[in-house]
Amino acid sequence: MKLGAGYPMGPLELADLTGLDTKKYILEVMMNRTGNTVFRPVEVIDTLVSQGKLGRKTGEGVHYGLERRGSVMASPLPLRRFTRQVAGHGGDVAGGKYTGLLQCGDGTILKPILKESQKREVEFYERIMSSNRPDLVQLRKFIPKYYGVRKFTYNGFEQDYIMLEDLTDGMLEPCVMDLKIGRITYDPYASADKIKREESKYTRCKQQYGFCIPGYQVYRVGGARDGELVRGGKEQGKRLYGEQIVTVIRSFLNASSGSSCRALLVQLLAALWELQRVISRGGVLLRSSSLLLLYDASVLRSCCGDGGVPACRPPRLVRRRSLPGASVLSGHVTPLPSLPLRAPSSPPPVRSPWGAALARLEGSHSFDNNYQEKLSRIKMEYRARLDRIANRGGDRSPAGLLRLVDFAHGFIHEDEEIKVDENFKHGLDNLARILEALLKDTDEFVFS
Ligand SMILES: Nc1ncnc2c1ncn2[C@@H]1O[C@H](COP(=O)(O)OP(=O)(O)OP(=O)(O)O)[C@@H](O)[C@H]1O
Ligand SMILES: O=P(O)(O)O[C@@H]1[C@@H](O)[C@H](OP(=O)(O)O)[C@@H](OP(=O)(O)O)[C@H](O)[C@H]1OP(=O)(O)O
Repeated sequence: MKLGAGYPMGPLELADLTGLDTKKYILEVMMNRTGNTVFRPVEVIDTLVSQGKLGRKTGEGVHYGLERRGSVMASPLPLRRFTRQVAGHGGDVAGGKYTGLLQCGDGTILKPILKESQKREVEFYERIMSSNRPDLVQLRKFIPKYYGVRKFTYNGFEQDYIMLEDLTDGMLEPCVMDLKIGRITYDPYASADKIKREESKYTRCKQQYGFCIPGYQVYRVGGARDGELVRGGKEQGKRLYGEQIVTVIRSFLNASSGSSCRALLVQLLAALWELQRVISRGGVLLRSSSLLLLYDASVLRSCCGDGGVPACRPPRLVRRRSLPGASVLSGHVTPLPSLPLRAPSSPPPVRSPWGAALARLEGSHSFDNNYQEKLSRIKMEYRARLDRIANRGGDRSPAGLLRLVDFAHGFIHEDEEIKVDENFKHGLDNLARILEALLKDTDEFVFS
């Protein structure tokens, strides 16, 4: 049996799959078959099932089980409620139907298609994933991998689901914040009633910041509550405004009683600046979409949680009297030559979160626009140099992730009518300002 012609990787003996990363391989097939034929991979999987190489059982909350590596699993994986969901539709409705996200156990999640507007969400994913348009290709980096629409039965209810990469996969203590971006959270086709409902919630917060926080969860790092899971839902989110928003973001970053982790902030900011740049090019209209901030508290703990010197901060600097002409930089490490104004052109020999972040920022005009003080760039470069000198690599730095989800009100402009989504951009700009201020708060650790 061969995979059909038209698969980009060419015909392949199914027996060959045994030596491959089957999850990746089969899901790539699914990706390549999205477009208008998202269900076609089922034929391939059906063949695997009939050969006994893959478990499949519909009607009992189970699905095709794909093993992470090696051979295809013979037993099905059970579907479960996705307990890491922090916002959005959820819970049981009359008759026991569950409306929240499900988790497959193979690194994917299922989002139920519950209402008409989600057909638009499917269209959005299909187009983003298949387009060659440069702006959409750029945007794709910020969107979970999409594996098509599939029918599953859970708790006796058959339902279409959008199958997506689980962004928390592999995280031991996933910290997730859902920020719904935009002052306006209804689309241009909304009814008067819908507009009224949307305008009546998160009102102050949306006016003040251009975003709101419908949900988050964080595992505490350090202190007496180390390891505790703290969650905030939409009822709390609807009451938040003003400084409370910054407080909640600080708390989410595990920075309530001190400074945030610099490496985590730099990673989140570098991604956010890039997203700002992508959105500033126009191309899409995103209403009521969410920006997810994610990181793993267990990794943060190994960086900042042991009570010692956090790995994201430099070794204690030896303070010397200021050098003539260098009054801004109050502390200096003796062996350092004068600092370059640009990031080094060759990649640093030692992996460093700072080096990586700076490399991504090369050529980013929004970096300068958003973080006016050139001094900050110098400080970051200085820190990157220290990372290399001290041989303190980025391996322990918490991998901050930033992704966009929820496109029930997402639109892709045709080439000729591209315009910037000011509503969305405004929310991103304000979030960037908050994170930049938190980053500045950590500067004292670099130059103390
Ligand atoms: N790909 C993903 N990986 C991990 N978690 C996700 C993913 N997509 C969504 N989530 C989780 O599910 C939540 C809700 O997602 P989403 O906004 O898509 O659902 P929704 O029901 O359409 O929301 P709303 O009620 O605001 O329309 C997010 O806040 C996040 O916690
Ligand atoms: O009712 P709708 O039109 O499906 O819109 C829902 C909305 O009801 C829900 O509000 P609520 O549960 O807080 O009252 C929104 O949740 P948020 O609290 O996160 O704003 C949903 O986002 C709305 O869905 P949609 O984004 O598709 O309009």
